[in-house]
Amino acid sequence: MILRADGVGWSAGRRTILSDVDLRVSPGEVVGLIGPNGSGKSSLLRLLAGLRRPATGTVFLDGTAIGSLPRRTVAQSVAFVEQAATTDQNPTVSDVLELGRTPHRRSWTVGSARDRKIIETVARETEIDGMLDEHYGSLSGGERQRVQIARAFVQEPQVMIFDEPTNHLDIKYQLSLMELVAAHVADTDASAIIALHDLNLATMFCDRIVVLSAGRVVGEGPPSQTITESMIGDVFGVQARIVDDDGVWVRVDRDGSPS
Ligand SMILES: Nc1ncnc2c1ncn2[C@@H]1O[C@H](COP(=O)(O)OP(=O)(O)OP(=O)(O)O)[C@@H](O)[C@H]1O
Repeated sequence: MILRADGVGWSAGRRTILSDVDLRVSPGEVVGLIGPNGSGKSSLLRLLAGLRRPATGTVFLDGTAIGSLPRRTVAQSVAFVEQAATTDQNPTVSDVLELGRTPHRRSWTVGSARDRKIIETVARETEIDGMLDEHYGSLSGGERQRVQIARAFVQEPQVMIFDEPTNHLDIKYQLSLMELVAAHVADTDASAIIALHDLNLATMFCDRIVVLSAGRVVGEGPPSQTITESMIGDVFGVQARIVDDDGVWVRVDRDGSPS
């Protein structure tokens, strides 16, 4: 399934937040969305998930305008993990995963044997099978993020949208979470678009990078061609060094900021 934004713009009141954004995510791709705080990453992801309608342009799912599709149809194909998902209830981990199956169920049915099998398989894949009976509210931030990723996998989406999934996680959790997503994309031929602040993680795990600055796409391509010293200077206002050590690695010296 191809997710495509075509000339997408969005405003909050009189303020333009996104302008003329073109973007395409194809099966088997991990696309990193990078840009400074306030550049419009979360706003764009919400438009891509069909949660908001763009003021201009259109978001397409395999050529059909996402706004013309029933919410349930979109949810059968697109999973969205927002920043720090919270809940007023105190569900168990198992309950959270069950929610991932909702778009595939008729409203009056309970979980089928197939639903349970998918949940078991994903719980093993994401190594949360030991915490299924625990309450979500009692988990650490890293564990919760892992459960949210698992909930997205359980949805069996063709497109996964993640908004800064590695925020507040220690380096080991960050790496294992990105590895999980990359492996899932490789195994299922789904695609993922992920807003990330860590340029090294983006370089390591993304096939393609889209750079957003003040609501516009200002760069797009493979990490080695987009995450450059000049882009980091122009877009983030930081003087960084790219140390090419078996791939690309971004290093920012303490006296390197601002450029
Ligand atoms: N519903 C809204 N009403 C008014 N302004 C909004 C709304 N949603 C977003 N904005 C504004 O749009 C701008 C872009 O916000 P957005 O959260 O999309 O950026 P971001 O790149 O995800 O930022 P961060 O990296 O800090 O999460 C911000 O200035 C924000 O205040």
